[in-house]
Order: sequence, then structure tokens, then C-alpha cells
Amino acid sequence: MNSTRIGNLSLAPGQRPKIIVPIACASPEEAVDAARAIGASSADMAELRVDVLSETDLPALLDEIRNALAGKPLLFTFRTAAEGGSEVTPERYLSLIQTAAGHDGVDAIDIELASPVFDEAMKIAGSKPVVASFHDFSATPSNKEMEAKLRKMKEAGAQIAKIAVTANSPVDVARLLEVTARCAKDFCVLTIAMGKDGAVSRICGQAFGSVATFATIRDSSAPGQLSLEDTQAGLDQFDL
Ligand SMILES: O=C1C[C@@](O)(C(=O)O)C[C@@H](O)[C@@H]1O
Repeated sequence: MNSTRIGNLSLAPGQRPKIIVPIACASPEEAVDAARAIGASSADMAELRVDVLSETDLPALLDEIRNALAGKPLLFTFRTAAEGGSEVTPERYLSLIQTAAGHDGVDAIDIELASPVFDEAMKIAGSKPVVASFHDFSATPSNKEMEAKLRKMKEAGAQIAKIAVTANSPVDVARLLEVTARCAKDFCVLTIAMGKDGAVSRICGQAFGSVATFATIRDSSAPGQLSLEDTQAGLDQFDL
């Protein structure tokens, strides 16, 4: 079926996109504080950017974040250096996915398609929903390339196929949206054009079939992210 569940949320193309707010801070105390703010806000879900965190007892922090989120689902993400995050060995990446897969405070796991251990990571994620991902911080690849990546994620078993690319012109945004609409007929996609030109892509998901978007309360985790309030107001315009 062309819809999926993460925690208590149902996501589907054509519905109002769910708003995910990143927790992207180094200090574990600040991360719990940010989770509390997200729990009390109108955001739908949180994303813990584990690559931004300083060394910590991760399972214990996940316990605290789960409580602070007060029932809102958590997406667990380790963004690698190749895609705008931090250095990590393949072994450590897998061990982080293992921690996420075994923790009841994690509702979905981000796994990078380009990871050398993508297949193993998909297996380790087990029954947790996977948001497979690809990021390009300099350009928007060809339509063919973007569509091939999204379809590969879906075929590998991801519940949501996500790409975030950099729009260097309005045409780049239009190309991403065309690919989004084509794939959204078949499965759940989450697409974002990063940067100033791409900002519109963060609010028009309902029209093109993207199932979620990222917005900030405190810490931004990517270029062009809008505030939670602006994102909500923008989504309202497309929720007819
Ligand atoms: O993949 C994404 C999308 C994102 O890069 C954005 O552009 O909003 C923000 C990241 O935190 C998240 O993991």
C-alpha cells in the first residue's frame, strides 16, 4: 500500500506532510531540552542527529528523549561526513543502527543509500521503519539519477525513500518535484530541495506527493530550513 506508519503517525502521498523537527546539538542536556520543546510544540516528529552529538551514553539519552517527546515519534539519524555529517567507520555506523533498532524510543531509522554497509544496515534495522536517504550538498542530479535512487531505496525495503538535493535554480526545484510526483504514485517519498531556491519544496509536498518535511524550532540541520511556524503556514496554503 502506498502509505506507511511511523509510531502513531500515518504518512501518505497527497496527505498533509508531517513536520519533522531536528535535534541537532552537541550537548546531551540541550538535546533533551530540544526534545521537550518539540514534545510541547505542534511538530509531528523529531529527528535526533546523532552525528552532531558529543560522546554520550546513547541508550540512556534515548530514554530521556523518549520521555521528553511525550509520545511523538523519533527518527534516528547518523549523517555521515560524505553527506554533510561526521566521520564514522562502517563498523561504528552498524553498531549505531543496532542500538537504534533495539531501543523502544526509536520509531524509525535513517539509512544512507550510499553507505558501504547499506544492505547490512537494512537487515539490522529489522522491523523498525527505515527512511533511506541520499543528500547532495552542491547540486541537483539528473531526473533519471534521482528517480533511480528513490526506486532503489524502495526496492531495498525502505518504508520512505528520501532525497535532499541542492537547488541552484528554480528549474532544479521543478525537476525534483517532477521526480517526486512520478515516484509518489508508487511509494512513499520525502524530497527536499535545499538552499534558498529550494525553500518552496519544504511547503508544497502535499501537491507533489512528498510525505514529510523538516522544519526548525531551534537548531537548523540543513540550508534553507524554515521555522516550524512558517512551515505550518505554508503547508496550510496547499491543504485545500
Ligand atoms: O535528510 C534530512 C533533510 C535535511 O537535510 C533538510 O534539508 O531538511 C535535514 C536533515 O536533518 C535530514 O536528515
